[in-house]
Amino acid sequence: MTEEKEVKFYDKKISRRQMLKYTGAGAAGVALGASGLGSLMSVFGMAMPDDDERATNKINFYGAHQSGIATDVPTHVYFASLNVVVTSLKELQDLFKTWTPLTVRLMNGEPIGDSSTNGYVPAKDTGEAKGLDASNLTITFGVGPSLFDKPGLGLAHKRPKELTDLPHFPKDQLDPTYTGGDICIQACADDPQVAFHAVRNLIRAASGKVTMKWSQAGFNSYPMKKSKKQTPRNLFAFKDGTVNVNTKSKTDMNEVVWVQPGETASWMTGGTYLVARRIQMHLETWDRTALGEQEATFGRHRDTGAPIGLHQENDDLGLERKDASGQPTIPADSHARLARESGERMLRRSFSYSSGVIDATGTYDAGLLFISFQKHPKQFIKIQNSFGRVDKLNEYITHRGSAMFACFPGIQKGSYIGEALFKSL
Ligand SMILES: C=CC1=C(C)c2cc3[nH]c(cc4nc(cc5[nH]c(cc1n2)c(C)c5CCC(=O)O)C(CCC(=O)O)=C4C)c(C)c3C=C
Ligand SMILES: [Fe+2]
Repeated sequence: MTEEKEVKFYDKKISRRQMLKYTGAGAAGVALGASGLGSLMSVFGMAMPDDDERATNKINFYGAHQSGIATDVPTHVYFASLNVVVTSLKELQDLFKTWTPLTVRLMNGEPIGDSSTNGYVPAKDTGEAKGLDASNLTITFGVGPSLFDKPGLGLAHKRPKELTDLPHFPKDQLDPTYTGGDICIQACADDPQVAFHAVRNLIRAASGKVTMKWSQAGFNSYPMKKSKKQTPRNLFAFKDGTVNVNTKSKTDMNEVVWVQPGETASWMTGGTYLVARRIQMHLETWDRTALGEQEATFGRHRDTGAPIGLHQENDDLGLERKDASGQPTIPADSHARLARESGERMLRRSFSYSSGVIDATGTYDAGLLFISFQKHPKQFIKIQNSFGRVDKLNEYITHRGSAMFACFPGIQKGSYIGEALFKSL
């Protein structure tokens, strides 16, 4: 980096020369290079940590896209939907600025602040992740349609027109307790305590600026074969996630998930839309259902995950196949068939949940925290409409919660979460 080059620290542009003057780092400071910027930045009163390449089981925060979307799915999620109580745009912007360095530290597997031994004040970090590593923690931020209508923020004209509440779908029985929200934080990790700790500390740092609307913890288990993670099974015991977008394929991701320049509001370029549905799965009914019926429900075999009549999980569905009586081998009302016939694609990244008992019925409150990413909400809407009242799976599930969030593009060093939105104002 030359002395003339400017570095950006949030909104302020500070020349390298100016910075060295402030820090008195002189020649020693030059040797720090870009990766030493974080420690230099801290002299302005705000710690600006960098991704720590030495941390174990660590996923980087900085990049073209937010983590927790294309990154491998770990075993746990803690998903929180928040409402903001800020009354000015500046306060909202400051909230995301505050969250940025904290998120970097959490993803490095560090506490959010230096540990204090002062017995007279609460510790900076709540402490329950002490001794645990980064656990592949990812933290994804999104904003809901309701944020743009908050009085005093002046954001209404920045809401992308497709960022609206989802339409009512047949069979929806949404509970407002699990619906909507101004901001979401999706924390995924291979340790449930690390995921929970991340959200807890971010919310704590936003005290007086946000309230919790709803949250949901979730899990996935991955059988291993020849040291390779296999498709996890959902609580109906079927392999779930067989046909999905290839997150390693740039072409696939650009086609299905990442908003491309000019496709919608400019601040969403490189971002994506997150749909969350809290779907109760009626385990008691399912467990009384014959295996053949269960397989007909999905159009796949339970054991192998292969399409009905075939043997390998990754065999093509073969929708044209007919049985001996001329009926489609993959039933017309099966879930996989209806999804495929919609002609739409999405990145599914769901987790099972189990949250005690539903009082009124004495049944499990368990199911799927369905999460999908798509460049336009119409992708979800089209697939869900294809299920409509026809999907055989409807007999066994009830959609109880719903939310949609616009997830910001990735964050570059020197920038902050959501900067693209605030810069566009
Ligand atoms: C609107 C999108 C979807 C919702 C909601 C949804 C709910 C849901 N799905 C399962 C279990 C399975 N889904 C499977 C396939 C599948 N599901 C969707 C979309 C939604 N699912 C798509 C796009 C697909 C892929 C279809 C294809 O092109 O082949 C499968 C089969 C295995 C697989 O491919 O993953 C299962 C099993 C549950 C239990 C559920 C709600 C609780
Ligand atoms: Fe599905």
